Order: sequence, then structure tokens, then C-alpha cells
Amino acid sequence: MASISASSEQMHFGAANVTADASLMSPVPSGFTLFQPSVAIGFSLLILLVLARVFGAGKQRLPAGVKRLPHLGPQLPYIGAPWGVPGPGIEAAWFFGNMHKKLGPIYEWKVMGTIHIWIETDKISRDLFVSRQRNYCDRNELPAAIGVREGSEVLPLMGFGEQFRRYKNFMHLIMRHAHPRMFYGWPMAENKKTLRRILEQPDRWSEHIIVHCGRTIASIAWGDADHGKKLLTIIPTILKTVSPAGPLINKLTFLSNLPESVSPWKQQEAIRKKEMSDAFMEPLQEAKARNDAGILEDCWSKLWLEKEKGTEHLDFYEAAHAIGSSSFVAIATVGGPLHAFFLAMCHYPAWQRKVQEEIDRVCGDRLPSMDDMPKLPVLRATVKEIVRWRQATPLGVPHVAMEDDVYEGYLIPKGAFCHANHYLISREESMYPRGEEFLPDRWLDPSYPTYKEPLSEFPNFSGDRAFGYGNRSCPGIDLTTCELYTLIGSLLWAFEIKRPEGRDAHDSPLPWYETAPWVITMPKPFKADIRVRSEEKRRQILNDCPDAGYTIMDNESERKTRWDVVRQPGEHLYRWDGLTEQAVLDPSRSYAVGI
Ligand code: HEM
Repeated sequence: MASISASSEQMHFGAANVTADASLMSPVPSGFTLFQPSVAIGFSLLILLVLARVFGAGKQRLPAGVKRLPHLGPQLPYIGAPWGVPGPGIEAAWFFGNMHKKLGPIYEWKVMGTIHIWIETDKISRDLFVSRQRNYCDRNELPAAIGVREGSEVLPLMGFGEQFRRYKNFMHLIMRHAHPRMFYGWPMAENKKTLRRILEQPDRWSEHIIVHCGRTIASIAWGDADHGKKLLTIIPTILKTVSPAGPLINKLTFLSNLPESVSPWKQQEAIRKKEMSDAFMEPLQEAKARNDAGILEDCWSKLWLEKEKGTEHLDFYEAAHAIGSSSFVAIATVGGPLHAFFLAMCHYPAWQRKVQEEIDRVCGDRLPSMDDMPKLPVLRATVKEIVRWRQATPLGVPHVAMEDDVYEGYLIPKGAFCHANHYLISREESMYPRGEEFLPDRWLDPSYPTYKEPLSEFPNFSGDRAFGYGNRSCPGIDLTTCELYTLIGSLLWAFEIKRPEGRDAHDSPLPWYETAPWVITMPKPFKADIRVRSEEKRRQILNDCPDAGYTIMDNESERKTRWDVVRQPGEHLYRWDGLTEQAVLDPSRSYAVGI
């Protein structure tokens, strides 16, 4: 297969973008000292190698007739094959995709004593994570996120067990309660405020989208959009902490043995934990005060405070963390596809006109609501295709094998981290021809394998693979549906979104596949030309959409509380503490066409 350094999906990356991972792949440079990080890492690896040899670590015993999964070839005992660990974010999805071309649809890669199993297809993911879900429902230890797997803080990262079951049941219950009530009307209310902000400051669309997601989920969780600031404050740290591209300790896992007094990661983690707990406990405390005063509006917290049947088994700390940790995940996951929406509209203007024709015909002079959705298949297809085209979680969240298992004659050992490559699964040629294109027609035209009738119901997100598999799959599908359908519908009702022309286009070209390097990723913010579609719509927005102000402050002098969110000096667009920054990719790598 031909090999290129920037295929149809991938961008060209400048030499300035050399990844930090390069140190893991490069030979040790001449003229080094023992204090250089690369030398220290190399030295540590050497000691580990010697220890592993001495104690015979890393030997894998295979039962009779069972084979080891395809792998990279010779590997070091215990350490495995840490060289070549790919760059962050989407590059990892391409990199592991390239390896599938050599090793087949499922292979293993041992790094630092852990067996990682990479899965290329929907079928294998379903065989393991759905048909055998009882064995593949654990989560992995994250070296930088100390104690999160065993703790009672973060639902998506909790190991399987009694505490996880209690949180997840609670999450399902509050979702089941809120969904038929359209999440108590909060998403529609926030949609209007966001239209107003974008009308007034179109060049800050990316910032308004992030704020929108924070305000919407905070309203649903605690009945007060202002708590969204707390979520916006804590997310950058936790998302970086749990990402392979985050702290070094996530790659060099043996560093987690350092005592807290000399471990900057452990010290940082103690601060992160305290801040996150405060961000979850304070809003529930405030919601309680408002509930006691009889003024708390409908929200998830109210269900717990008023002891809705099935919620009473959680104490205050647990309820605060179950609600908080179910909320913070709703910001980047929804914000990512919303960013991808702006990108798709700039790249595919003809499709934008088509979906606007449908919205105009069905909704006329009012904003689309969930009641309109059966009559808006083109809008639903647009939203579904956005989530497929630019995955919010391209490598999903690992499922950990709880016991040894044998799949098609191959051993999947207890403790293996199993990764479904969602990026590849969303591009399987047999299901998604021309997978790298944004092609909403694949959900509307009977000639495509993904087409389903009736169009008043399909496409929808039910069973969509982007939301994961089995008993660890995403409980946020209904909320995502409500948020994305109605906000994207409203944005298309109100605005025309175009790629910039002339000098602007030259100075900041439209990205194709530039995403952030974290486990939940989003397209890099870019310049778009956003104009209201008519003077009548402008009047309607100004009359009917309340001005809720701007959450992000211009400078530190305006800060009143620890939770205020402030743009950094010299920052025109809020960069969310680096979360919106582009992944730094390795320009020396190349990926096969079609990955
Ligand atoms: C486009 C939007 C979203 C996508 C693509 C998405 C994707 C995912 C994926 C891939 C997982 C891991 C599934 C697995 O392990 O197999 C997950 C888990 C989870 N998601 Fe979402 N998600 C989205 C929106 C949301 C929203 C809006 C919420 C909350 C309101 C949410 C809450 C959660 C939680 C709590 C988990 C952890 C479940 C568990 O570990 O058992 N997600 N999501």
C-alpha cells in the first residue's frame, strides 16, 4: 500500500510541531548529561530492563492450543516495546490504524508491563465488549489520576464494582427522568442565549460554544447555568491528567512509585482532587439551600434532594460526585461535534443550503424544537454524520479484561487494556464508503449500507458506535441528541456559515483534520464567516433571545471568585487552558492512504 506523510484525512504538520514523544523514539543524542530528561528516561529504562531480566518478569504463559495475539516482534521483558509510542490525539488513531494493516484487525502491544489490545472493527468490539461484556467492563489505572479508578469521584473512570453500579444506576435514573421532560427545557433556553452571543460576536463562536455546553449541563445538573464556570475550570486539568498526551507519568508508569514528597505529579493530583470535589460539592450545597427555600427549578439535584425513588441510596458526597462527574463529561463531548459542525459547513456549503431548505420549510419563522425532529431527517442526518466524521473520542475509553479470555484462538490476558479504535470503526469501508468525506446522504439515500427507514425515525443515535459498547457505553445519548439537534438546527435557522475569503482565508486557512491531543478532542477553532440569514431573523433574535452576557472575562482584574473563567493575556479567543490547542504531531511519520 502506498504510504504518504499527509493523506486525504491528515494535515501537513510543520517541523515546529515535533512531538514530545520524539524523545522516546530517537537514539540518545551525543553530548548528553545525566540531567537531560531523555538520558534520565533511557537510564531508567535500562535499570528496569536489568531488573526484569533478573526477576524474569513479562513471561506470558499460554494455555494449550491458545496463541498469542499478533504483536510487534521482539520486545523487552516487562517493558515491552515503548519505542514508537505514537503522538497524541488523532495521530494515535492513524498510527494504530497503520499497524492494523500489518498485524490484522486485532493485535497486542505491550508497553511498561501492560498489554494493550487494539481493535479495528465493530464486529470484534461487539464480540468482546457486548457479547462478553461481563468480562470487559473494568477501567484501567491511570498513573497521573491517582486513585480515580478505585475512588468515588469520576464515574467514567471508575473500576467495575459495587460503587460503579450505584453511580451508573443513579445516572440512568436521572437521565430517564429528565429526557421525557426535554431536560427541563434548559437546552432550548440556552440555545437562544447562544444565538444572541453569536449574532453579537460571531468571531468568538468557538468560545460561545464551549460556554454554551457548560451553561446547559450546569442548568440540567443544578438548575443554575452559572455553575458551568466550575466545570469549565476543572475540565482542562482532569482531561489532561487522564490523557496519554498529559503528564509524563502516564507513559513512564514506573514513576508512579515515587513518594509524594518528590513526585510533582502526586502533588499536582492532590490539588486537582480538592478542586474537583469543591466544584461538585458547592453547587449541590447551593441547590440544597434553594430547594429548602422552595425556589430550586427542576434539575438532577432536585431529584436527589427530594429523594426521588431510587436516588436515596447515595449520601451527599456520593450524590455530588455522581452528578458532577456525569456533568463535566457533557462539555467537551458535545462541544467537539459542535466545532466539527462549523467545520463541515465551511467545507460543504451546498449541503448547508439543503438542510436550511428543510428547516425553513418545516419551521418557518420559529426555531426548531425536538417536536419537529420527525419531519427533519436532513438535519438529523447532518448531525449524525458530524459525530461520525469527526469523532469526539477517536480511541474511545479502554475496557479492561477482568479474567483471561480466548478470542478466536488468541489469548486476551486478564488486565489487558482493550481499545476499540472508534476512528477506524467509523470508517469501515463496507459500512461507510468514502468514510473520510462528510456525506450525510449516507443516512438518507437507500443506495448506502447505513440507510434505514422510516425517515421519520432514522437516522438517530440509538446504538451509534461513537458512544461505545456494552455496559460501559455512554449514558448521555439522549442528552447529546437533544442538544445537538436543537442547537445545530437553531444555528442553521439563524446563520449562514462560510469559509472566510481573501486575506483572512490566506492568513488562517481552514483546517481539515486538526484536533486537540486529549482523550476527548475537538477540531481546532478557526476563522469562519458567520452572518445572520436575514434582517427579519436578526430582529427576532434581538427580540426573543435573552442577552445572558459573556461568561469569559477579558482579564484577571475582573475576577471575583476562584471559579471565574478568564482569557489569558494576549488571547483573543479563549483557549480553555490549552484544551483547544492543536495536537503536536510528528512530521517524520507517515500513514497509509485510507486510514
Ligand atoms: C457526542 C457526544 C458523546 C460521545 C461521542 C460520547 C462518547 C462516549 C464514549 C465513547 C464513552 C465510553 C464508552 C465505552 O467505554 O465503551 C462514554 C462514556 C460516558 N459518557 Fe459519553 N459521549 C458523549 C456525550 C455524553 C454526555 C452528554 C454525557 C453526560 C451527560 C456523557 C456521559 C458519559 C458517562 C457518564 C460515561 C461513562 C460510562 C461508564 O463508564 O460506564 N457522554 N461516552
